[in-house]
Amino acid sequence: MTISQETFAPVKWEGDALLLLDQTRLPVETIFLTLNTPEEVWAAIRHLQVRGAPAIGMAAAYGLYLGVRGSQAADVQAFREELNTQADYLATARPTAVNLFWALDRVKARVQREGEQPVEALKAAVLDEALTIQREDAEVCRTIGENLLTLLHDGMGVLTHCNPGALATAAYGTATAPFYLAKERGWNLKVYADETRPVLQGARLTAYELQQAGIDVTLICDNMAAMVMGQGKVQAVIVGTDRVAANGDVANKIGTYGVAVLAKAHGIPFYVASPLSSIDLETPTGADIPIEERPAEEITHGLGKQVAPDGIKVYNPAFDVTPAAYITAIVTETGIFKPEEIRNSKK
Ligand SMILES: CSC[C@@H](O)[C@@H](O)C(=O)COP(=O)(O)O
Repeated sequence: MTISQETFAPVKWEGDALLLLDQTRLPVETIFLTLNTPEEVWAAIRHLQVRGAPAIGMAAAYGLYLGVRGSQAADVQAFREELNTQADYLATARPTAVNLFWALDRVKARVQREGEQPVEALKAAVLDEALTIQREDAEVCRTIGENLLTLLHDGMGVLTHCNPGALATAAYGTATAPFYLAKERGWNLKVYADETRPVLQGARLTAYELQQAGIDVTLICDNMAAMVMGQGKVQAVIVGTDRVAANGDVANKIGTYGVAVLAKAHGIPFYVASPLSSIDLETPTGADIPIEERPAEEITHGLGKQVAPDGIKVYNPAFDVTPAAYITAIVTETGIFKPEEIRNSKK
């Protein structure tokens, strides 16, 4: 793996390598990692150098190509077995964002559809599918943004949590897409970004990317959300998601559930921006979504500084599940759905 300094973009296929903007270094340093192996991609996903559900899926699809591009498989069957092995490996990088599994399955399905092609043609199809996933994600995010914009109006205050932004997708973000589109239309939305403990995706990433785009963004600590809502500064909450279950329960960054409860208590609509790739109809309810637990050091040594006693017991779930009852609507590229109607989004 080599490291270089370049411009802003989370995932790029360039020449014959995957370039990832190292999100653990933002907002202080803009550093691109050049990845050449699936092991490097796996580690970048695990260690949050690339993160956010759609970006994880995109990176994994390219990782799959990196894993099979040197294949010496004698025939199509042997190539498919190699592909499956690499996909199974990449699927272990993180458990919660269903986009990871969706993207790997999509690449495998493409190879299946290609049928009896020469192995070199199948390799090209793997790369083409990864590029297509990335290209489509930008269109999907823009459409989600347009759908969300129909629920907002000029001058509104909107609170968001974690980073469901351009840094988590091919472009625009999901929950942040209406902020970019509103700016294009000359609207002035006032965005409140929760800092998002423990690893501060809101402070390091959302505040950074919206500020760079010239969007009116105010950073608050997570425990200020209630007060900001109580003061009437916020008229809508929009968050992203890592997985929507079939009953409309939504897994997203830890702290999202609390924000949803606060929004309901204040009569503020709570919207979830979700590409269809994050909707998992195979998972019946939120209780069935696997929740990642991350190392204790993320809490005890926040950003490298010790802030808790040695040996303290720590519980560090990276995501929580917001019950469908707290969600006003789930906004996808195919429309706006009540959580209990989410099955219709894929029809
Ligand atoms: C459009 S990204 C939506 C979610 O993936 C995002 O809100 C989130 O929870 C990201 O968590 P992370 O742990 O940073 O990968």
